[in-house]
Amino acid sequence: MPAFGARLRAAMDMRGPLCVGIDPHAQLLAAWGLSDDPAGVASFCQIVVDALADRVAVFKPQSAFFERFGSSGAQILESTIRQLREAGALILLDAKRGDIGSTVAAYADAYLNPSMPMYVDAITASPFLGVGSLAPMFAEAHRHGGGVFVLALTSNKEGPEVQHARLPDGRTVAQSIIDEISQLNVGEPGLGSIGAVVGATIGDTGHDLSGLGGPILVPGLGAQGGKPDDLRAIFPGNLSAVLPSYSREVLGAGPDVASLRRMTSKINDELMIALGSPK
Ligand SMILES: O=C(O)c1cc(=O)[nH]c(=O)n1[C@@H]1O[C@H](COP(=O)(O)O)[C@@H](O)[C@H]1O
Repeated sequence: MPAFGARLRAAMDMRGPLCVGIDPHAQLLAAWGLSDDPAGVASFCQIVVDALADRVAVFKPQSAFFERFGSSGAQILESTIRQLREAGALILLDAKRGDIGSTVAAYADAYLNPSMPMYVDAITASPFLGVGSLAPMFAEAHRHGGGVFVLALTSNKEGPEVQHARLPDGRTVAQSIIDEISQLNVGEPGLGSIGAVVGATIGDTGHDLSGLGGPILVPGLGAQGGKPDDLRAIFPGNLSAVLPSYSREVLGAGPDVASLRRMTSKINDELMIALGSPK
């Protein structure tokens, strides 16, 4: 399997930079005329697959909305992932996993080992136990051409209290995470496979992402207030590495298949102008 960074670059160049988050909120299910139960979530996902699987580069299912329904939710997630991958899309599972290294190894096996049922192309990870504790995930990702996106500067208002705290050497916690990710991508040709998560809502924080080498997952667009034009200001030196992610803004156009397609194509067009990316 080619490296995740190379696969991501090819998918974004072919289908546009947009990552669509699959977040079946109770409110969205209601708005789509669906029940807030496994049958409703299954119908929701089937509509997303039918409408968008063949035209969106990356899907980011949010694990929480499937975990709500226990084993039924897990089955729906597995089947959705399989169908989306069969249609040529990449799957970035938003699970924000993190723990001591020996447990992280089990998470890595669950999500980044191609022989496991919940196998995906990439996952999100939390570095609260130290970026080093995620080493088994990075190793598994490299072994199988997978990717890991590590939280660095999140889109929520509570994030800065921890992420902007200073280390003894003067760097912020977020900058030290970014720097550790940069080290993991050294020597990768093209886009690296270990990415950072940086919200579109963070404003001008003075963090230096220029040496990251890997992709930047950017949530916080649309429903949380971030706009495509904000990307130029936040990521002036990294625009080609930006993977912009929208959940509610895109899904709010459903359940009509044509409206979902129109919305993704409109957002992809806006993003390509803002990022200056090809397609
Ligand atoms: O890792 C994420 O995707 C993420 C990081 C972050 O800083 N902020 C953030 O909103 N997210 C996720 O991105 C999605 C945002 O959804 P919308 O606000 O509906 O586009 C949710 O699934 C969040 O869990």
